Amino acid sequence: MTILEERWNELADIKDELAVRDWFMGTSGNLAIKVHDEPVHFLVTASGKDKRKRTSEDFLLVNQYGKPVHDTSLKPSAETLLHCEIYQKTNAGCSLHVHTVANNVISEWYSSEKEVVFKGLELIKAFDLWGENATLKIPIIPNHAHIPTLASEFSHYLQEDKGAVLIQNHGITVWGKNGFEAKKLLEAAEFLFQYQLTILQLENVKLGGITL
Ligand SMILES: CSCCC(=O)C(=O)COP(=O)(O)O
Ligand SMILES: [Zn+2]
Repeated sequence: MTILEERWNELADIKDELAVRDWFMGTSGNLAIKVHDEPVHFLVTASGKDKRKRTSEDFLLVNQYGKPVHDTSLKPSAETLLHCEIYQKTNAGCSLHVHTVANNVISEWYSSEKEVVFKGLELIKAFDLWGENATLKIPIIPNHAHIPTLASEFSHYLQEDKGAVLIQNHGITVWGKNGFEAKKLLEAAEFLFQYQLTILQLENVKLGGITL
């Protein structure tokens, strides 16, 4: 099997797993996996597809600028430029972007703070934060409609080879050294968002805001 086929299958398997979680509502989301360094070539999901289906046209190979490497009628994801920034600025091998209700609500609720902070929760260890007082801060950036502007703002948060950024009322993008790590970070982040939503709801109940 060629490296291209290996990476294709790896990304297709991740896509299937995320689809089972229903994380591609309304054709949202996009995924990428690096195939080649110097020059950077990566597979990215084709734009606008139903990502719950597995087909031979799910991905296309693009270069460091997000342009198709081969002649194709497929269009790279509208958000390919964010994946380009990841592979240009870090050594990450895989990047995943999904829209969920939890990540959208959290990104809106904490938007004025420009980050959401998690402390004292076991799952922040997924981000390699092991100390007792360790803190995970996930930045929240505005949802610029102009993708080059969005990619440029997103790029400021690409200081490490793994991480996560929330885009306000849009979704989350995570990156890691390979598909396994990127998926682990995505699952951990979504767990933390769901936890935080539950806490916010229960605090509201305690304050008498909601009658059950
Ligand atoms: C229908 S969701 C709006 C576009 C988006 O945010 C997304 O993640 C999917 O776009 P793509 O071009 O990658 O299909
Ligand atoms: Zn999106």
